[in-house]
Amino acid sequence: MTDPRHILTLNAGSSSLKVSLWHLGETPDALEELARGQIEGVGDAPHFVLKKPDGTLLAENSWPAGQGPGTHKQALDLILDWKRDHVGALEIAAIGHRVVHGGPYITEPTVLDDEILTRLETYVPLAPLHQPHNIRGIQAAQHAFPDALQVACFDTAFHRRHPWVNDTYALPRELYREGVRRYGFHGLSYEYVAGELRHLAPETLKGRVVIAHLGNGASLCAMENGRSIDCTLGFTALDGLAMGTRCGQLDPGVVLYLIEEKGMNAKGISDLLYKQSGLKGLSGLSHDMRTLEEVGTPEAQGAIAYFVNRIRREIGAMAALLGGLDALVFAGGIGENDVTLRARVCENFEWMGLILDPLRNGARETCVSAETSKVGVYVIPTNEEAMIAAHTRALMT
Ligand SMILES: Nc1ncnc2c1ncn2[C@@H]1O[C@H](COP(=O)(O)OP(=O)(O)O)[C@@H](O)[C@H]1O
Ligand SMILES: CC(=O)OP(=O)(O)O
Ligand SMILES: [Mg+2]
Repeated sequence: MTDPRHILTLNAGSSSLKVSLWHLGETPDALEELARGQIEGVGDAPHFVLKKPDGTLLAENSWPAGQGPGTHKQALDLILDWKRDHVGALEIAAIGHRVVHGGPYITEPTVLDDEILTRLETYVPLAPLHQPHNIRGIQAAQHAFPDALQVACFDTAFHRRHPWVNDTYALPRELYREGVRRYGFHGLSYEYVAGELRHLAPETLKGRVVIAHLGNGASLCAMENGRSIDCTLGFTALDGLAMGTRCGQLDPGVVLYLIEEKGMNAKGISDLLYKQSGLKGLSGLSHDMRTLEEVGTPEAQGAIAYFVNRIRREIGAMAALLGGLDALVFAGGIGENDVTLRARVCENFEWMGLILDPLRNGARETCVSAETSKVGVYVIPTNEEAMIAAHTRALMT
């Protein structure tokens, strides 16, 4: 007899809610994905899509600006209404949540209770674009499923064993003790991709690997023997690479200038650095890589050039930290799909033994490095949802 229980995963972003539904099989690692989807534009002009794993469309709906689900709770209700009307009652035994910030001490997925939730609230200022929405998603799920196990899976957890030199800033030690540290993010994505690389090239994963998670948020992770030792994102998800709307690495003197000379306050600076910068700020047009590539204006080209340049620079820095490089892996919406961008990132790295095969790259193969390349270059689609479901399942038993 099959187990009737299911796991729901939620990944609540600033204006989106991503969900996936999994069926629990008989063995502990048997998880079958039934559907995944998202509502984008929550509170603006929402768009809802739900698909089967094979891509078959299950549901789609769009609303004009100001209509449709206006909050994460309404977005979850809408998905649950769809499920009730089309699938009937399913027992949801557990809900796994992506939570971006777990602070200094949480190193593993954790069953949520009031105390943990209160602690997660204190990290809101460290991840203003994500944490409030993650918490709202948890509250909506607790309301909808009061009897289900609620599990938080953290973006920071995978990075929590960084050596101290990669975990600190050169600030007075009290600040480190208070929690001003280089946390790193996208940990669920890195954990998933590392697991896939273990299947593809087990020996390589034991070596020196850089994974590039290039989506709306973007970062690099340096891994040694399967463990993260550094990440370009730091105390908040602003550091490192330029992102869709986030600035990436910035001289803190710029912030002082904005305060002292431009009279900006914290809210204005937060809005500037989180929402008006990155690809959007540099192009003056869009945060979306596809749009920038399509329009090709000098500003759009400049934004892409900055994005590429920063990735290359950080790959060099991470290779130096690792003492060389055995593999570079691309993941995320841009990393997985953008053939040209991958080629630009890999240009002129022959000195490091990294040579891309343009045909393999264009054909979207999993291994895209040349036969002669000493560094393996891979494209591995990430799957944060699968990681959340697996962690949630593990905590159920
Ligand atoms: N075919 C493509 N070519 C270039 N960029 C793409 C392509 N498909 C998606 N992207 C880009 O991927 C980014 C979104 O990545 P994704 O990982 O889905 O982000 P997130 O999960 O952080 O919302 C957008 O900038 C989008 O333009
Ligand atoms: C932490 C982070 O940047 O996440 P995302 O890429 O989902 O915005
Ligand atoms: Mg993402």
